[in-house]
Amino acid sequence: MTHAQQDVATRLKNHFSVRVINEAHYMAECWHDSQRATWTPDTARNLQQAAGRLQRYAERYEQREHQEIAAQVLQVMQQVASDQGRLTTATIEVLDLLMQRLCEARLQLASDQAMPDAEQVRTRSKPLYLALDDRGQAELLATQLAFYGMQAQVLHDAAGLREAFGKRYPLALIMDVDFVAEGQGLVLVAEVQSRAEARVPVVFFSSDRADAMIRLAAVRIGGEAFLQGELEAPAILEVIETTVVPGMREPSRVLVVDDSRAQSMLTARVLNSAVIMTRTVHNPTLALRELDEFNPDLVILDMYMPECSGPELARMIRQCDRFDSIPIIYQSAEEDLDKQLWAMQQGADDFLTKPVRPNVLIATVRNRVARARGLKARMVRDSLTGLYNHTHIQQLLEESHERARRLSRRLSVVMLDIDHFKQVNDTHGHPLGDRVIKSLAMLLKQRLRKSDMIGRYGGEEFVLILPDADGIQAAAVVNELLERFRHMDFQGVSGAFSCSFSAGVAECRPDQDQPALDWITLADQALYSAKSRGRNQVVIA
Ligand SMILES: Nc1nc2c(ncn2[C@@H]2O[C@H](COP(=O)(O)OP(=O)(O)OP(=O)(O)O)[C@@H](O)[C@H]2O)c(=O)[nH]1
Repeated sequence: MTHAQQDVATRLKNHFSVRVINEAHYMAECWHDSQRATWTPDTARNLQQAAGRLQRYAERYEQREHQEIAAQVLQVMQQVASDQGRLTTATIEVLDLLMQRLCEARLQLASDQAMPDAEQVRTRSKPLYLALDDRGQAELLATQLAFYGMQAQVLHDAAGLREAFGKRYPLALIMDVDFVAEGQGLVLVAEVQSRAEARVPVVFFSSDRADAMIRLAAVRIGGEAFLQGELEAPAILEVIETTVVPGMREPSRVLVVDDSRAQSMLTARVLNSAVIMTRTVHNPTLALRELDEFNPDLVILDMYMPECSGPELARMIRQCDRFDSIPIIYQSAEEDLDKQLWAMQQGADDFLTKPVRPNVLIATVRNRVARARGLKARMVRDSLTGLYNHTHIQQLLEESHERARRLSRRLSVVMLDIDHFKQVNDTHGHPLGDRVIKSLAMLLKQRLRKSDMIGRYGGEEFVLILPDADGIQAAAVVNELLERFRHMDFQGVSGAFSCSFSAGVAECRPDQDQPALDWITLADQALYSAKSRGRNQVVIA
């Protein structure tokens, strides 16, 4: 083969490899959709067929990682079939891990170079449709959202909207109430909803109109949320995460505390059939440990148990700050209303009287989990950047530290601080200072892995938690970020300017008996060294 022919062959191969990504998507979507419905033989068949197709494409286009993941999904599906088509917590867990791996799998191109990240991100999941009256603003938002790993498609007019819906349903639609003409956004959504098989999640927006009548009209045609004023990417992400599809990406986790094995098995079976993971504890005194280990979204308690009653356990759970917001539901044969009310007062949220119909149990759990996840997502985020806030990133470090210790994995912590930031504020004003902070936040989101955690620790100070990275690897990643950040231009009052940051890296040694937060202190000391050595650099502790 001549050079030119080889070149063409390589390009063709790269072009067709992208089909593997499309198949991967389809399979991940099948899985995520199943979490909102009940698991049926049809769902199982769809997933199996999708895995089969992915395996064939991946084999043909030599995408080994995708091929391996598809083969494993097929194996799990065989196990499900031999279990009379039933899902168990173990199969849900394995399938979910495989889907997560799939989202992170990189396409190996013929030139042996991985695809650029943005490309992976763009093809990762369903798009968000943006129908705003101000088209320039919509384009800008789409670019910003791409930084956060969300693909957004701008719709220009009614015909464009109909065409887009004809091709693909979106993750959600962000609709300006005055899209194209006054009040027309409401009319178009009503049309879309009347044609759609399932309700389309819609977030309405208005820069200046939000009176009760408009809000009422929006609610009547299925508006999930109403945004007002200036529309920014973090606000859109927050509303998607908290209201539209709360926790959609991960199966819910329920801890069942019941001394009766038969009852807890029945509860687990019902919940597993709705793609909800469960863990059962028969001895309530072990429940606190399981709460830490399993990290459930919700707890189901029996009321009468020998070692410790349900209400006593509810009180114990509520006395731990970290479990304060976990919904607790009793499931008991107790019919005396006074006793039920008393039990609820001990810190629980709901009471289901046995026998509980499976669809009632599933709906109750789903609603409570969705609400709790939504509230939690709001509580743990910093409003300016959408990153995790100070308290939550500390909590995440403690959890990651514990996981790294248990699994003997590496873990690094980074403290990062923008250099001479006071000068930026003083020279260019606070709003531009905010823009610099947000841009760095977006850069971090865009460049780091999905499994990495990013927090805004203080004003212009950030904390990164990098699992599976040693100090040297973490420093290399942060140096690359620094290089990119230095090259970002900001338009100031007297022309363009750029910024740098300093960072301190600490490789955690989870085997050493040291509190997790000590590693932040160590990273902070390294940051201090970086500042005193002249800033604009990364120092390893
Ligand atoms: N625009 C903006 N400024 C903030 C925010 N939070 C804190 N700041 C400002 O960030 C500046 C931080 O300044 P310093 O701690 O003195 O540090 P510095 O100027 O960055 O200097 P070095 O860290 O030593 O390089 C202060 O002026 C704060 O008012 C915020 O949310 N937005």
